[in-house]
Amino acid sequence: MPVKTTVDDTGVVRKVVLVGATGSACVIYTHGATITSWISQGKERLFLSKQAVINGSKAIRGGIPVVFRKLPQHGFARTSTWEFLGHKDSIDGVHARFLLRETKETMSSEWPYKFRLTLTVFLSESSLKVGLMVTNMDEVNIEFTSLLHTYLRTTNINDTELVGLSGCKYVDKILGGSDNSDKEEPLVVTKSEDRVYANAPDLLTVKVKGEKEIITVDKSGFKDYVFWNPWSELAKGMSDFGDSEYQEMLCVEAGAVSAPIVLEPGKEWEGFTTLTVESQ
Ligand SMILES: O=P(O)(O)OC[C@H]1O[C@H](O)[C@H](O)[C@@H](O)[C@@H]1O
Repeated sequence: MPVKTTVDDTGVVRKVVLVGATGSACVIYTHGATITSWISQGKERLFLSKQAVINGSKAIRGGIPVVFRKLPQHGFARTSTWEFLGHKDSIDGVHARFLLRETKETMSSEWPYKFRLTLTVFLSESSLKVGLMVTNMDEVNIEFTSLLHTYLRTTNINDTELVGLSGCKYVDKILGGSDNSDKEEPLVVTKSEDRVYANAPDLLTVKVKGEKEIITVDKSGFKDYVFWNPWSELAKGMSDFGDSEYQEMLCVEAGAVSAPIVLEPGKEWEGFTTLTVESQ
């Protein structure tokens, strides 16, 4: 499978494009190791804002940014330059790996630990599997929270249903309170939503009325899901997000946020999210 890289004039890889044999493709920027595009069955499946800033000055609005360490908001991984470690072909698809280690800046921050983050992107005909491995390279325990902040594209949010969270408890970050639970099945967004589902079921499905294909979202390692759509009011306050783009996206984010992960020296932790296009 071909892999194309774009290198800047200092020799640093800035962009990696994975191209699958059946027309599937995926674009990853080393800025944040952010996956900005995933084409499967001839259609773009990830949302990327038309106003996203991709010059390295801020986190990319859309795709799959890597959230690591929640403070400050969403942490340094999504704004750091990751190293492209290379790719490997297999019968089913292609893997690419990216690495981030501590820097002088992180060592002098409020999170001064030695670590390795390895992001693995596996593209196959109908799936995109993303894995984040955290290795504690320090001599003390490290604690972190993390999310694969997945922006899924939809043609129309009003016709979009998220199935799989019925009866699950969530913390509503807008209204507060931890005792909310989904009654309706499926979940349809009609206002600004920012929900944390702790210990959520792994397998969710996104359906758009009238469309033959569905997207399944699966996770392992990560215990939680965060569900987010800014809706119209919040959208207006975001400089890197169009006023009406909330109609074209929903974030379904596999994460470890309800309780931080504690990792002993020398140990590894890994979490995955897998997106798959299926016919219904
Ligand atoms: O604007 P950002 O830092 O990218 O965050 C965008 C959103 O991400 C998550 O889903 C959080 O739950 C939200 O509270 C936050 O507003």
